[in-house]
Amino acid sequence: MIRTLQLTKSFGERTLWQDVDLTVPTGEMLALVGPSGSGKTTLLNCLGLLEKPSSGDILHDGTRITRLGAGGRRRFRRAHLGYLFQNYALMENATIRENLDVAGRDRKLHARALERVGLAGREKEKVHRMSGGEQQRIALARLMVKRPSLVLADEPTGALDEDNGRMVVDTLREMAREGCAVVIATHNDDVRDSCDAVFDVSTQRLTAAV
Ligand SMILES: Nc1ncnc2c1ncn2[C@@H]1O[C@H](COP(=O)(O)OP(=O)(O)OP(=O)(O)O)[C@@H](O)[C@H]1O
Repeated sequence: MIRTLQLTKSFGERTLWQDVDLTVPTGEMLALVGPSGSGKTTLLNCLGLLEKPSSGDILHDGTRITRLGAGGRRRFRRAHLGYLFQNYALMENATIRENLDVAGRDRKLHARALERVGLAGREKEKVHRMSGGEQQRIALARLMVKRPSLVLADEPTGALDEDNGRMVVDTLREMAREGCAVVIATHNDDVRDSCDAVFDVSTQRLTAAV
């Protein structure tokens, strides 16, 4: 479970969001919506301890992770965090298998994850030869291999067609069910409607999904 307490982020004079209180229990998915530039990615980055909030706290399973030092933050990210970035953050000159090895070396888990994302049996292929959508699916497979307790996804269906977009959302739902909290920044209405709750970062309204 991830929880924010009175979380605020400003850049100079400009406050993106203020005193945000959010709770995402294990097993649930929260969508972050709002116009471009409203601060969705910044909120994800704060939850992932990649950026410091201006004030407030973040609790992960009861631990106040905003108070951690640099080493503690690194350990938290390594042990608990799964990040699905817009740019995939893959090692492009390495094979799919080498990319999955970063998250864990269980070959059965590799096979299961690749099967789930429609890339079964392609472990030995180099990442740079693959299309944008395929690379996004490798990033998803790597996330499944890591089994994080918190997943932060930034426009995870951006480069994908409708079927693959659906597959990403279904996989994130499965991961939530298996024991993680999922937060997704998105402009996509289908992705938003697949979540349990929706937080609009510009109005700071939290609603249950339709
Ligand atoms: N380090 C920084 N210094 C100053 N301003 C920043 C910094 N990082 C982000 N911003 C600004 O904060 C605002 C929010 O950016 P963010 O990327 O969080 O928005 P977003 O809602 O994710 O947008 P999009 O939907 O386009 O991805 C933007 O106006 C951006 O320029």
